[in-house]
Amino acid sequence: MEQPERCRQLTIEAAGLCLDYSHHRVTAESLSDLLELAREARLEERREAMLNGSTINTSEQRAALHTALRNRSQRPVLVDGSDVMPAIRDTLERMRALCQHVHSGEWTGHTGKPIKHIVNIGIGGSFLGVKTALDGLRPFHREGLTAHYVVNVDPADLAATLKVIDPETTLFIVASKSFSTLETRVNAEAAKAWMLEQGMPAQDSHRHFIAVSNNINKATQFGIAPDNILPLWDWVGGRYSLWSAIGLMIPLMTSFTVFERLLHGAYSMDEHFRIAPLEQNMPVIMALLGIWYSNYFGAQSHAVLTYASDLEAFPAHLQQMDMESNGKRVTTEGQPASWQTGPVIWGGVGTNGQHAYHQLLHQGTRLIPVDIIIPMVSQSPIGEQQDWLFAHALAQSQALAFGCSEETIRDELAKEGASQEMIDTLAPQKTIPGNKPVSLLVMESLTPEALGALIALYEHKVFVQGVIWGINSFDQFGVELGKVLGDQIFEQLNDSTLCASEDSALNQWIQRYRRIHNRCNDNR
Ligand SMILES: O=P(O)(O)OC[C@H]1O[C@H](O)[C@H](O)[C@@H](O)[C@@H]1O
Repeated sequence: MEQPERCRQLTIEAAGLCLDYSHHRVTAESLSDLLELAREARLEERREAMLNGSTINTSEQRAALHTALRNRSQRPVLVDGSDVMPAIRDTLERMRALCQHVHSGEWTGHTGKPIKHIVNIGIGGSFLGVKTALDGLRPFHREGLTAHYVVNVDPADLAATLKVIDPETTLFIVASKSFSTLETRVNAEAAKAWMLEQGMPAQDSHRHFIAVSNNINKATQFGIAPDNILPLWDWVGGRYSLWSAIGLMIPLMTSFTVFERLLHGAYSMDEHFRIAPLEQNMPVIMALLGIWYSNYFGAQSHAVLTYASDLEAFPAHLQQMDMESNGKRVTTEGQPASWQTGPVIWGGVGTNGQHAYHQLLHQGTRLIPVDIIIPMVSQSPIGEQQDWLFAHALAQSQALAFGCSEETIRDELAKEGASQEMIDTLAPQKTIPGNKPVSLLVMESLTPEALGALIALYEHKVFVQGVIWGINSFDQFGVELGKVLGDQIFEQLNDSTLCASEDSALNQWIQRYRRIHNRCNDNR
């Protein structure tokens, strides 16, 4: 490929986002080979199967239809022959009405005061996407409402929230697709007990607790009023659920219009993914680049650097979206995958990372492909700060791609009058080799539309990689064993008559834990 043409050819614009992948180790030939790989994996057919509601999550016999949640067209989406769009629209209308009720002040707590605090109790997909989207929309937050999240079973998490909320003006959203996740169940029970202690009459709990779940029975058993339960469906994977009522915090904390704009942005990316030819398809190209480094260069991780403080939570959301989806060792046919699958996803916010882990990106021994995400116009402008931010994002991209040669460093040291011995010792240490793969993902500004498109872009990237690796990106059996063991060990911690484990290390820790707790109890 002609170098002057390179940038033009290796740039894709879609749904308000621009991907510049000209700083990658690819040629026209390698790209064409990668595209061939996608075609061999029947990507176009698989894409169609996902979008049209086929049972692509074969291990759990479900569709994976998060795209239907943001389908802004009139096209029906069929699951087992019936259109899911009416139920989606109905739930959106219920969300809209609920938001209106809260925003107008008609929804009051048990003492008649309007809602001021909203607490999302949820974990994993019932937390990360919501937090990412809501933080990304910080300039659109409403005055007078504060968002809180209770996630971890660590009592410190709930305790910190209970310290700052007011029981008379707090609305809890218990967000759990299954309504059986330990952390959420325990936190929701503790929050309810606290509200009762604080004076909420039991018959008024409907003024303070709502739920979003696929398990209406369990939510009802917990004591949530049926009118306060918003549904989601088994074909919405937890890590893809922010577009459903699981994302209720988003319109509550902003406005329903903002939420619709977010959905619209995601829909625009879905349409691009659906229609664009593979070689011009942003998620497809990002997926292929990831495969190139994982499977041909042995890269173990992938860094996502957001040059937007409002996107600070995005890498954590991507960790679940990508690693829970593609952290698989067996194919959909049950055969061991003899190739690397999902990479370790990590990242953080720029410029903060430049003063921390970027050293390893520039001079470490590992190859780490990088995505730099940056809006050009700040939603919260102050002085020249956005110019500095953008300059540094571009500077990192330049430094990663081109580095600084040993020859240049040697010349500089010689000019400074360093001895030959000093030059020989220092020059290699100061050299920045460059040739590090970096994508620039740029948007005009972090609007709700751009944010929706960005999140959907990565969802589709993960899907494409899963197809090419031949794995099921929509189950997560690997997380189950820890839950079962956690339940067993919990029982053992609390009941000394239970049989000891065959693992002496485990026995030791259980006994030590009991001893410490007995001592604490004696001292009380
Ligand atoms: O929404 P919930 O059913 O409470 O699930 C919350 C999370 O927990 C599970 O363990 C899964 O690993 C996640 O995919 C899920 O998002």
